[in-house]
Amino acid sequence: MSTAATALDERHREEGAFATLRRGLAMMPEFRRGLPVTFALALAATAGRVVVPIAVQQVIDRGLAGPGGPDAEFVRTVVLVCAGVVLLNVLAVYRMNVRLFRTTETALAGLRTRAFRHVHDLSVLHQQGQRRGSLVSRVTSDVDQLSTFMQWGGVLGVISLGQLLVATVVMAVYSWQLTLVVLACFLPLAAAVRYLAARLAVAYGVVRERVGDVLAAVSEAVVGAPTVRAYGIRERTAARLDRAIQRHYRAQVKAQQVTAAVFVSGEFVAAVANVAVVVAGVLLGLDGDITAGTLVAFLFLVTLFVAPVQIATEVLNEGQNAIAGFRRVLDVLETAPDVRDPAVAGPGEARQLPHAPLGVRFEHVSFRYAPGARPALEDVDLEIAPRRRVAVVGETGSGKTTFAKLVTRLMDPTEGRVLLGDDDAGWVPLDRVAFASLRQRVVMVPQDGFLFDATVADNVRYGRPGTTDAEVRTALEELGLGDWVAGLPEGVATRVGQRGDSLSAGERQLVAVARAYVADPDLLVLDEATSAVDPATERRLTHALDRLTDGRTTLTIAHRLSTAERADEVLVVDAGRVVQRGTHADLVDAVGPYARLHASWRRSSAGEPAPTA
Ligand SMILES: Nc1ncnc2c1ncn2[C@@H]1O[C@H](COP(=O)(O)OP(=O)(O)OP(=O)(O)O)[C@@H](O)[C@H]1O
Repeated sequence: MSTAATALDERHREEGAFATLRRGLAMMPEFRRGLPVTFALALAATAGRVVVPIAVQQVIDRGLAGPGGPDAEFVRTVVLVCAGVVLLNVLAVYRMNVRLFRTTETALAGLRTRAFRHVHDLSVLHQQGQRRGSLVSRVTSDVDQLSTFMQWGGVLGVISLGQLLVATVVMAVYSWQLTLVVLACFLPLAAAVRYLAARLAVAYGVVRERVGDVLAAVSEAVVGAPTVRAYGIRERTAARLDRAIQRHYRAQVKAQQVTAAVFVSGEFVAAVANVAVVVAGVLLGLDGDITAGTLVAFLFLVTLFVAPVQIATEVLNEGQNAIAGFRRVLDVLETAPDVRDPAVAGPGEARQLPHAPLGVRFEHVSFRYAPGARPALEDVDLEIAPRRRVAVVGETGSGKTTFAKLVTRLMDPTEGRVLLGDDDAGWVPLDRVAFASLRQRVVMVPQDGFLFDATVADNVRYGRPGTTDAEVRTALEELGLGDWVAGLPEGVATRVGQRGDSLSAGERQLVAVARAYVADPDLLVLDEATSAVDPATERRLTHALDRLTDGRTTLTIAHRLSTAERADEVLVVDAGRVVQRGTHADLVDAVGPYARLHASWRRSSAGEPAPTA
């Protein structure tokens, strides 16, 4: 993880729940806008809950046992008013829920989009530092957790609290003595709930961990299915999965036991409170301090106490979860992107690449993956003329990929600078080039040309949106791939499957080359695939690559030295430094690492064992 992100995580770990909420709400304007009306509706809904106990009291004391005997007219009026208020209450609850769902979903969709965009803005280096799953979960499950809490727990918490307050006020108006009796019964429950909530938090913490274990075991079993089958380790994999499921089951049962204890305590205390209210009420009634209606109303009001106290445990637990998730999402949003589009800083900051063939210049460039780490590239100072096809070769770990990532600005150099352009049209520092211009003119074809689960044509079209199927077919023809695509079951409309699984590794590379071809860049950076492909596909690929690189400045990270043989020039990288440069013909006979690499490659491609370095 990058140091900036670590510091941010550290700073926020100790942050209080309210501080997180404040920080989060500041980032969710959509939610803030809708909140006041929703709260007003929640309050109206809460107030509506005490209307039934009040109506019951009025009907008994004034309608049935009034001084002039039963008063049917009064009872009718009370019932009608009560029905009206209950109806309004139902409408308020309905509106509140609809509003709440809409505002939270709008706000969370906004948050998700911003978090997702931000993850994209972070450099490849930062994304690699974070576990990918962790980044994905921040944009998906952490936001879901928030959504559940805001729509269910949050509002229920507010309503429950309101219900407690309104019920207490109404009770106090009727009889302060009985109110004290009820509070005395519920206080121990509140203390018990606090204790149980802490246990519940621990229990659900274990459950979440176990869910993660189960997911990890399942995904490993699915992704690694071919290896599992090949090595006949199905039993062992199944046993591992069974163990994870069993542990999850046991954790879940334990957590449910605590939840059940909370509910039972609530029921028990409610029963005790009812008995206490009846006993105290009758005693007070004998003295004439309390009426029958008030007593019955109290019994109703006691029930309004039980649910909020029981719910409080779950709301607290959900709340803790949601706040933790919220923190993780906000931490992503607050990580400053280390590779920033200059166009974002202001229109004057960004520059366009010159409309001329592009050359590459490295000015004393060094790069370290972490402060204090050994430099992956050190003091690289060179210029590549436009339209040259350059092969970058070197031992594994020598810094070739780092070089490619700096040219395409997937990362910025630690020292020095990279420029694109040429002497006539001028040189532009890479960190000043607007991303739109950069992505249009410079294309990197990674080793594993990622394919999306769509058709061949769709995947090629990613290179240049708006390309028609006919244009895709023409592009494939021009690359010499017409016969290959014609042989596919549905031509360019053939679906490639997830990550291109329905195609062979070589065919996936062909699609990636076609994608780069329709993008029509001036500067191409190719990370040659290391996987072996069959001779026919190899021939097609070589031909397509020749056609693709024709007339474009090309930097190829060459794993096969046949690519270096065909290149205009070869750069040899060793331990982060460019140690040799020249044509293959020059270098192969000179004393130095290239001759050694080449000899070793010749031996290994001829099937002989290569000498150890
Ligand atoms: N994300 C990273 N974090 C830390 N160190 C890294 C990272 N990526 C590469 N390195 C280190 O930087 C050095 C150069 O790596 P690089 O990937 O550029 O080598 P390479 O020449 O492309 O290797 P290969 O031929 O195996 O792909 C290596 O020592 C490597 O361990």
